[in-house]
Amino acid sequence: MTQRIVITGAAGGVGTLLRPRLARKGRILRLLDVAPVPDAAEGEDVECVRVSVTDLPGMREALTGADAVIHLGGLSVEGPWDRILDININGTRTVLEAARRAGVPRVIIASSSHAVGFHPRGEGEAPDYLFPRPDTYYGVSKVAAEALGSLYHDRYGLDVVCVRIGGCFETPIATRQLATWLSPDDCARLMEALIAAPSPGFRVVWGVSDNTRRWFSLDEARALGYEPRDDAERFAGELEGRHDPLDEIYLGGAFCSPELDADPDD
Ligand SMILES: NC(=O)C1=CN([C@@H]2O[C@H](COP(=O)(O)OP(=O)(O)OC[C@H]3O[C@@H](n4cnc5c(N)ncnc54)[C@H](O)[C@@H]3O)[C@@H](O)[C@H]2O)C=CC1
Ligand SMILES: O=C(O)[C@H]1OC(=O)[C@H](O)[C@@H](O)[C@@H]1O
Repeated sequence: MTQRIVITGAAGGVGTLLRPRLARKGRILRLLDVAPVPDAAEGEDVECVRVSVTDLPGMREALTGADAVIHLGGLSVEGPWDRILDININGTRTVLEAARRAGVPRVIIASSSHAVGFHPRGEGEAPDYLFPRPDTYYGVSKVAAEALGSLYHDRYGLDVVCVRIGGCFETPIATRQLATWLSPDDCARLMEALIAAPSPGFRVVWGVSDNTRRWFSLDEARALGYEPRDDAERFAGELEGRHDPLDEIYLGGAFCSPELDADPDD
């Protein structure tokens, strides 16, 4: 049986890193974005769909026949409230509703450390299921996405796993990411574990590599079968200076700056 995995926001940074890494024999990746997604390369089993995550009929069609959705699409940083509300919050509800109507049993949602960014750094690892304390409208949208995932699990029985991704880039790009980096290979390992885990129900896990300076728990992700292999520490020499003072104070670092207000009333 061919497995179909839909990736929303597939043209973005994380989607592009996952695309080659989630390719498997017997699996079709359906790559969905409002931006153009590069066409299938020779021998690549992908289908490219141009649709917005806010378009319910379009999403229902795009999700038909899928086994799981990895929902990455939307605004990935702070933005004006009306756009955050429409694209991230309404968009996530639309993805879940389309999954329900199309009979897709599992949705993996890209949440973020910014759902809990105003928690003080403190000592030790931030636990799984840390109570929401968003640092931006963007963070609020991730809290809302987790809440919607919870509702769609409890009300309709979908398996929904929300991944509070630290920072997923080819290599870490700031000192903070020595703690928060999720390597592309570990991101793919985590997604594979979440696709394969038997009946996870509703879960919230941290998406992070096994970094020496890690701030976040790996317990819940490991319980679902994730086995990270990377550690950002090998980049420490290059990143030591690229530091924001707020990194010492809050989990969300620079996202906690009042200067990030996307709707100043000037
Ligand atoms: N890259 C990271 O370190 C982290 C990413 N995340 C989350 O992971 C997801 C992916 O992040 P990135 O790839 O870095 O973001 P990105 O900004 O590179 O990509 C987002 C993609 O979503 C697409 N998109 C925007 N509006 C859309 C719509 N209405 N319908 C369909 N697609 C739409 C964009 O065209 C873009 O290709 C986001 O949800 C982000 O919030 C969370 C924590 C950290
Ligand atoms: O905090 C971080 O490093 C990351 O968190 C996120 O949620 C953002 O999508 C990403 O652009 C940031 O780089």
